[in-house]
Amino acid sequence: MTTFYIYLSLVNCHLSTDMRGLVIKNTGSWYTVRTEDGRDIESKIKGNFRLKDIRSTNPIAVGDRVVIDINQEGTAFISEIEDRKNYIIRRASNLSKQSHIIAANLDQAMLIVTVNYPITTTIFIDRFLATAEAYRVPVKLVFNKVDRYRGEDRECLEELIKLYTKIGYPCSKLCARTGEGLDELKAELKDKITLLSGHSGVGKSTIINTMVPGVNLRTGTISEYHNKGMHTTTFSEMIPLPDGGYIIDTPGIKGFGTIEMEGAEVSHYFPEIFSFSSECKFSNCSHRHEPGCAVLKAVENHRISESRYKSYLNILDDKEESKYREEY
Ligand SMILES: Nc1nc2c(ncn2[C@@H]2O[C@H](COP(=O)(O)OP(=O)(O)OP(=O)(O)O)[C@@H](O)[C@H]2O)c(=O)[nH]1
Ligand SMILES: [Zn+2]
Repeated sequence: MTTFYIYLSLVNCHLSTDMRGLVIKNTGSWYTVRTEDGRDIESKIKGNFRLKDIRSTNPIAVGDRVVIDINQEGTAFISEIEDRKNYIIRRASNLSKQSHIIAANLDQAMLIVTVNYPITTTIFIDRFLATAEAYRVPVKLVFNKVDRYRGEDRECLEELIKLYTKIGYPCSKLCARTGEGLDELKAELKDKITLLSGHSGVGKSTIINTMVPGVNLRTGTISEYHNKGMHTTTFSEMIPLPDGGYIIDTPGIKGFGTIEMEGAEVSHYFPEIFSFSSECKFSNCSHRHEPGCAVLKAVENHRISESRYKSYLNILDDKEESKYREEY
């Protein structure tokens, strides 16, 4: 019997183990991989790991599903990466062709909106939605601080919910302060990878801190060793939710990165505009001034909302002046 045990442990010493896992933290050169059996393994990339088609400063991002070889010390090498269903990027700089992958394999994005305190404009919402469409990430709108609204603010809230629900974006109300609506939100986050976005001050930290007791947001739990010489923008992590699923927390990044959109493409990312555009007289209609434009007609007839049309023009104008550089 004793001989048998010795033999087994010898075998264990000399074999590395292959494991599947999910990258939940990226600190530059190290990645934390959560394995299927629930362990967090510090991992590195083996050799020159290049991905086709993407000129990226980081070949692997949080949300990537990978295969790792665990070695005797308990760390690992990443040997394989699964194809991504989507990913969001940020350009290293305005002029740079190099981009940084913020996260991969998102199941959804949640935009936290406050109609006031602070104001979230429809242009901001629509740019976020259009970018999400381009990335093929489903979006939900969560209207927070509902306890604060009376009169005009309240009406505005109800109007926005009506508008976006009709277009097809699910909307919900939340009061993160009292916890009203939090159970519904929790249910929507369960077992999913979710990017949480929104202006500074809309209540993202409040939401995360309430849902994940003990989480130490944005204070950086990374060790000195991993942190050495690292530029902060290369760091991102997913926060595991107690009931399953992850929230992507990207310090310093308010939402999506920039995305390249061709002028003619912009209408594709406004579902209701796109659906009317098939009836335009000209196939290359910009929906600005052309005769026989079905989109313009729908705006006149209030079948497309003016605010949505304005946002569409706003993105288009930026495109034409090639300054669509802001990040969402
Ligand atoms: N009245 C009210 N206040 C809220 C609610 N949710 C959050 N707040 C308050 O709004 C302020 C900003 O909330 P944070 O959670 O720090 O906002 P944030 O989105 O994380 O902001 P950044 O960290 O700057 O990105 C805090 O004073 C919160 O207490 C709410 O539902 N109702
Ligand atoms: Zn048109």
